[in-house]
Amino acid sequence: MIRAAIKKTLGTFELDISFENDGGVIALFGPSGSGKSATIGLIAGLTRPDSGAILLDGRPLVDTAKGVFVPAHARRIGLVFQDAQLFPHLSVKHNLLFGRFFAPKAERRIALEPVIETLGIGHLLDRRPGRLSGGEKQRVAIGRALISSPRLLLMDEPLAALDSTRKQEILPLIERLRDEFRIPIVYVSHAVEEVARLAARVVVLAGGRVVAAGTVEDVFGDSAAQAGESRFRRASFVTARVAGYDEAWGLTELAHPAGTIWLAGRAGPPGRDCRVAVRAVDVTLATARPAGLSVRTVLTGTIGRIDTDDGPLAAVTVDLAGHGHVVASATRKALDELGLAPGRPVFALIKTVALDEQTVALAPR
Ligand SMILES: Nc1ncnc2c1ncn2[C@@H]1O[C@H](COP(=O)(O)OP(=O)(O)OP(=O)(O)O)[C@@H](O)[C@H]1O
Repeated sequence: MIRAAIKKTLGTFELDISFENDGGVIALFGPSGSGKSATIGLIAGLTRPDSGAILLDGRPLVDTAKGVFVPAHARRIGLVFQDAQLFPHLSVKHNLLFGRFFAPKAERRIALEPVIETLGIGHLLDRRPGRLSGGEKQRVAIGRALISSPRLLLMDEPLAALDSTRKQEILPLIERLRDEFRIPIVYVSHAVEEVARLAARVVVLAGGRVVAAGTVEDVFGDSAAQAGESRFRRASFVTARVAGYDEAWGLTELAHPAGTIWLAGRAGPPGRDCRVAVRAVDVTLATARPAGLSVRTVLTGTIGRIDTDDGPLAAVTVDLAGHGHVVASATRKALDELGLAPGRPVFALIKTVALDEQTVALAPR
């Protein structure tokens, strides 16, 4: 459990934020310069707040009112940055063991072997960092942080320097840290898809303030949270339960109160909740249930809000029947002609080809 309410002035920038999380992964999301790394530095103890407190499991890491400041090395917090920051003169094995140095013997919950096995770095142990690829370095950095048996892991854009293939390799490893090692994680990113895949809760920062906070579904279901994103990158996330897999057609059926969602390929075991990323440009709106269309996924809902600017396009947030939201991109002209406005019932159509295994992740439990 982390709870933070802090203020810090850095030059002309003023950070003034508060958030809390019960466990699992909480994401700090926001544009460049919004204060994400500054927040990480305060939690890690690399900087001191001007005022406020940060509590981890009820104990203060810092509390300016009580004069408490636990130094960084005594906080038992693991750090993983964009660049792995390994010690160049130490082998992989000794880089890993360096992490253990920080864990008092009685608190060494995490052993070397399972970490090496989980991260798939057994064959690298004798190498020095200079002879590792970017993805391999990052695995070792994650391993080093894990082996310190941290009470909390801070990950600041850990995948930002990697290509998309490496990202896809490392994302499941971070999911395993979350699910198997059960380490609470504060995860900084401005990649919507990473945040959606890993985090249960999101805090959106802008200009040093919290502008939105809540579940991934709620925060990204509100088109305002992605106001800076191009229309091609906007996405919303729908949580639905795997109902079955159609072997004959190779499709997964996901059950949601608003309707059945079809996805190409396999999503997960029946009964498990999945989170599906739906790009706003792949959603079509209709005022009547369509007939004679190839689209298989038809979800019922009500228009929650419409965001427009001076341009020709609008972002429409549809509140789905049951729970969750889906955001659709549409032209202002179409909305006008169809008379679509907040409060109107609507059908959200999603092409099955827009959804496949790449767009779905098992929802954090
Ligand atoms: N030591 C400092 N002195 C003065 N200004 C600082 C200092 N550290 C950070 N800032 C400023 O604080 C603001 C927030 O920076 P921060 O690194 O937290 O942003 P960020 O959200 O992590 O951005 P990015 O995604 O680009 O890493 C920026 O305007 C930055 O220039």
